[in-house]
Amino acid sequence: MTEFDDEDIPVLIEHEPQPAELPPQKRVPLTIICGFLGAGKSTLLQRILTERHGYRIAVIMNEFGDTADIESKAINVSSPDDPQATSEEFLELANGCLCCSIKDLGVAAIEKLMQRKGAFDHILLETTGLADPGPIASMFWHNEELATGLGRDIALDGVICMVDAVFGKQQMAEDKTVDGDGESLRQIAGSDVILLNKADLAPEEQVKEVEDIIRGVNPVAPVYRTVRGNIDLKHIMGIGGYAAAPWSAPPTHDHTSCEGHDHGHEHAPGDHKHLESTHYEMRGISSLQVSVPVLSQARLDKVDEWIRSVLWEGILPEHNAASLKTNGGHLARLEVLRCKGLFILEGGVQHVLQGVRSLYEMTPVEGASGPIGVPDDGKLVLIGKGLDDSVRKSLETLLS
Ligand SMILES: Nc1nc2c(ncn2[C@@H]2O[C@H](COP(=O)(O)OP(=O)(O)OP(=O)(O)O)[C@@H](O)[C@H]2O)c(=O)[nH]1
Repeated sequence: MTEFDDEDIPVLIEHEPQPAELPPQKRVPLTIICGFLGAGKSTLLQRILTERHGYRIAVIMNEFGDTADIESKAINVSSPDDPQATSEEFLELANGCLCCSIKDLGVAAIEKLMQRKGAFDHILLETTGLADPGPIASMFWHNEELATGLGRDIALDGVICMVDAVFGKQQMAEDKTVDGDGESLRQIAGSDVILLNKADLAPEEQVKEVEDIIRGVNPVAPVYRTVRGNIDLKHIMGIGGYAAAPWSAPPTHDHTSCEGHDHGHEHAPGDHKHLESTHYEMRGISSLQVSVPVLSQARLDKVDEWIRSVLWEGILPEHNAASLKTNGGHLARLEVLRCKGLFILEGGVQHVLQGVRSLYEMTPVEGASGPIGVPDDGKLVLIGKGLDDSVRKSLETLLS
């Protein structure tokens, strides 16, 4: 990828036919880009809007407050021929991308975009610097309203979070919004890929420290170190973060950035014992990973029941209404922000779990036993609040 100056202005030209980089599909994949304030989201988007990468991407910038003017200048969404053009105008850029700027994400804007379906391969949606991506991800992932309208045309591909390598740790420590745990951690928790940007500005130990915090909060998202958002788009688009495909988590973190560094923490496959669980906590947000042995259908039904109780009621199944009462209602409620799982049934059938907040789906995977065969055991990863030792013990009892 080539460098560009901040002053570079995307040139508006006739759209050129682009090579079909993405396989034809009914729905246009949508990627949500969230991130810490000033982490480099606009820089990444400007890169995408100006470089020749072969994808035709529709970029929606969802700005807020007083920064709107600065943002639109920086990203230059107004046409030189028509400086008065409203920010809801979609502009076709030299590299085949479309761009639009809207202050508040409106259904109308997405609908306008969908009218141009066929003119682009992918939608990138930028959220505000402090937006929790969970609600918007749920909206695009599974929404009855959308399913009869926009949802027909859009499929959520993934959530990308940009973290500032220089100020990331400080931002996480100081961010006390939303009952104390902070939106920045929720952003990390709810993302499928993390870009640790401004890696050029921080010493190695500092970058490593932020990276370790990120991996603790979200052990399943790959972390790529980037400079000025320089990332191969295949790592952030077409990732199938919500797909019901065989899921190979926890990943081995072989995450080589565009700069050629490998910062992975390797975990050899099979180096975990059954029911091994790992737990990490940062200011209330934590992750819990458990290996799941081969299950009978009846046991999978129990797991499903357990998930429903945790995701929908916010309590462990054993902490039913009666026990809550005897505890004076003091049991901490669970809040799962994201969960993923792979369950292997006796006979080899696999089920994939995907969940965002209270929405989840458990999907049998067809033809999952490919050339590499059926994995020895499954996995369950939960990211959220209140995932303490009692949750781990409850899972271990359920699964052993
Ligand atoms: N040195 C260096 N500077 C960067 C990098 N990425 C972005 N910047 C600069 O950091 C500043 C903030 O970047 P933006 O892209 O505006 O960040 P943002 O996340 O869009 O900011 P908000 O929308 O305000 O949250 C700009 O001056 C960028 O040029 C990087 O990797 N290295």
